[in-house]
Amino acid sequence: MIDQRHTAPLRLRGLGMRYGTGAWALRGVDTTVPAGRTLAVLGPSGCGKSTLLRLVAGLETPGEGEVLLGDRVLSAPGSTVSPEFRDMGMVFQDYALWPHLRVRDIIGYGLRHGVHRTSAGERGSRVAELVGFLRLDGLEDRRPAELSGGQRQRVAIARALATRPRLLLFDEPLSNLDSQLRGEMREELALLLRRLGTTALYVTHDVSEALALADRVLVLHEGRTVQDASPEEVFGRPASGWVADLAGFSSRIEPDAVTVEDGRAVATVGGSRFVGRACGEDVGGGGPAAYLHPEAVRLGEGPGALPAVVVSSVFEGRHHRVRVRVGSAGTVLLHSVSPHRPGDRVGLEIEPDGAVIFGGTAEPHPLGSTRAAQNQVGGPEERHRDALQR
Ligand SMILES: Nc1ncnc2c1ncn2[C@@H]1O[C@H](COP(=O)(O)OP(=O)(O)OP(=O)(O)O)[C@@H](O)[C@H]1O
Repeated sequence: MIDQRHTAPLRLRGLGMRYGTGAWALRGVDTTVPAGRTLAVLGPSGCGKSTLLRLVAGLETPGEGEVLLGDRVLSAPGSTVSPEFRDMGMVFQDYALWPHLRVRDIIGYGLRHGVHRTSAGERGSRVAELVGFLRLDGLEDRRPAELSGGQRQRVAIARALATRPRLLLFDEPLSNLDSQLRGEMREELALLLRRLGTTALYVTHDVSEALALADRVLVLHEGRTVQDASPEEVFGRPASGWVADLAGFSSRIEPDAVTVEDGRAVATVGGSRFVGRACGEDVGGGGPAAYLHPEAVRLGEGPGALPAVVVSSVFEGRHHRVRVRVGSAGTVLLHSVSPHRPGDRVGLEIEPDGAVIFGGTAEPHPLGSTRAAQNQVGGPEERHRDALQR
């Protein structure tokens, strides 16, 4: 492991901001990133991700709330520590590498100028250490134009690490790479973040990046937190249909009824039933609904298959993208190895636990305690709240 400075937890307390007198771009964000862990901030365009990052970076001043690194208040309304005094390193979407500088000078830039200035000897050994750590050997004398996209991003990361920051900020760092390289860099970054052990904030609109890289995921919708949970919880028990959709559960159907049996949700559609993960009530206010991931659904005639009719079938190379209608409950998207014709009658098989299901009434609890039954059906946030209240 390369030598990083002692890191610290990052805390956001009731953080909010508005641009001028406009609507709040971010409101009431509360979270803690434990020392050495990575928090992904996930959400679609305009949800407030960049605003949050800019507040943590000290590029904006909050309208309300605070940003703390360890016990140090970095930002509060009317008082902001300027970016160069925050002990942070930042990696940008467009790399932001100076085109006229060579790799070694880009990496060492923060050690040549400003508050982290060091001797030429120290700078040289730190740059050499980072060149080795980020596999940039042999490229030290190149300029950015002479590097591949992945190499440029590794130079940007090395530059961010040079001053041994206590906090790392990533602003959609992989979104300019093609999809294959993005996948490779995602794996590389996940390993890197674990080896570094530096507290990090990672902004992205890509759910697979957030799930792969982060210890915790903060999902933002219109400037507010909709879920702050582990990647497994966000995927396994999304807080709302909106989060389920964001997490790749691309089909939504409305069952005739949802019940909860032994902690699992059972949805009834027509005369058929299927089982999924019980997510409690949709915090976004949506009614009972089942969300399905295309990978968890296939065509087949096994017992319990839902009767469906093919709406469309499009060849996509590795598979056919097939959409089927399940009566009046809605349509479901799936991938099939063979083509189908619109109007074909088919059966739909759903993997056990392949659906996330909102709503539903708990079966009567044997002790007659609605509280106990609610604990079973509630999502993780609800159970956490209950545990705190007990
Ligand atoms: N300089 C600005 N002046 C006024 N409103 C702004 C400004 N910057 C952002 N906003 C607004 O604040 C809200 C949050 O924007 P923000 O840039 O934080 O979203 P984002 O999630 O980062 O989006 P993207 O993924 O497109 O970058 C949006 O409604 C946006 O229109």
